[in-house]
Amino acid sequence: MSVLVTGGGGYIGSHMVWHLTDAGEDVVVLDNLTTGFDWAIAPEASLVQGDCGDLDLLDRVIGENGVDAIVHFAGSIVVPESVADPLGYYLNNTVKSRTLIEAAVRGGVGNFIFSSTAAVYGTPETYPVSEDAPLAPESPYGRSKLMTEMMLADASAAHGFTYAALRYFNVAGADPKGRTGQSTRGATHLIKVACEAALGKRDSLTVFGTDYPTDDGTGVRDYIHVSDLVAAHGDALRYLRDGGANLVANCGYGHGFSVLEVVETVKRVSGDDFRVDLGPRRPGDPAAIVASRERISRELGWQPRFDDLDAIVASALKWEESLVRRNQR
Ligand SMILES: NC(=O)c1ccc[n+]([C@@H]2O[C@H](COP(=O)([O-])OP(=O)(O)OC[C@H]3O[C@@H](n4cnc5c(N)ncnc54)[C@H](O)[C@@H]3O)[C@@H](O)[C@H]2O)c1
Ligand SMILES: O=c1ccn([C@@H]2O[C@H](COP(=O)(O)OP(=O)(O)O[C@H]3O[C@H](CO)[C@@H](O)[C@H](O)[C@H]3O)[C@@H](O)[C@H]2O)c(=O)[nH]1
Repeated sequence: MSVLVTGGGGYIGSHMVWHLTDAGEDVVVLDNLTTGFDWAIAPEASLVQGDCGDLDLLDRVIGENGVDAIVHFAGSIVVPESVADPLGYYLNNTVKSRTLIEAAVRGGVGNFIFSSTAAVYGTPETYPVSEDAPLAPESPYGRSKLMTEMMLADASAAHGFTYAALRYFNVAGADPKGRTGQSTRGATHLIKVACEAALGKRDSLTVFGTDYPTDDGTGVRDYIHVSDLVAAHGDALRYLRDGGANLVANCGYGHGFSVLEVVETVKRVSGDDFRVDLGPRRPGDPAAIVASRERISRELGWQPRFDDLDAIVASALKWEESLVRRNQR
């Protein structure tokens, strides 16, 4: 019995691989290393460098490793990039997920966990947003993920495997033991960008939009620590293996922070007063989105351990410092 983690060399996937190997699971990673890194993968896991769209490779990896569960992180993740390159996003996120689902069905893999996103809701009408809210993605990225959720529902009904589609809100922070973190080159995520600015890796940070209908006019997001997120996947894996029914669940804390609040926190925790420019809105960005976590707590018994923006930022900064040292070597 082993777990196939696609995208296990990436930011969230590398934390998941550590979480699984810490729990004594056999893990095989499939990653094409476009944005991920082989060095980020826990040494106990094995890496197959390849693409999720390669059905022959998937058949082989699933067969040879006795895979009973797939955790599917591989994909393209930048909302504005998806607006500029929608077909690239539909290919990497939707078409290749279809191939992976086909391989799972052919290989008799019974359990499937999928990285979905809060972006499937667009700008919700109510806060916090529950899983039953209208699905109205505002970007090709969000639509590419929603289509995969739909394929999973249809394929599960036809072929009998079970799945959990976990809709992540904004993932941030790093492994508290310092073993991995967000290493993405040219990252666009707010907390990562702010940490890079605080450490002098960037000259400044630009706030994208100051005229949103929020308290201070900047975008509001629900930032979840990556360790709590991967723990939710561990809970979901146990739940599916124990015979739980298909589950679609939000992964967030249930409260949000504005861009300016995040910037202030990074400045305070780092002690660096980096330059901040005010700019126009970024294409595809909703104004505010905050999770209801009622369902995931009820169904999986999920209990967050790092629900604290200062702690998230501190761990992200610590990882960023280790990247600076790594690049200096
Ligand atoms: N970071 C967030 O805030 C966030 C929020 C919601 C959902 N997600 C989802 O979580 C997942 C992981 O995101 P991340 O932040 O770790 O991104 P990431 O870019 O660090 O990781 C993605 C990994 O997938 C690999 N990959 C990409 N396309 C592939 C392909 N076709 N075949 C094989 N490997 C491939 C990359 O090399 C990388 O290692 C994504 O599916 C993303 O949509 C992320
Ligand atoms: O330099 C920056 C970067 C971001 N922002 C703002 O900060 C907020 C958060 O942006 P970002 O960190 O880029 O995340 P999102 O665009 O919200 O998207 C993330 O969170 C989604 C779930 O909510 C995931 O699906 C996506 O994969 C992931 O990139 C938004 O209001 C942005 O406009 C800035 O103002 N300046």
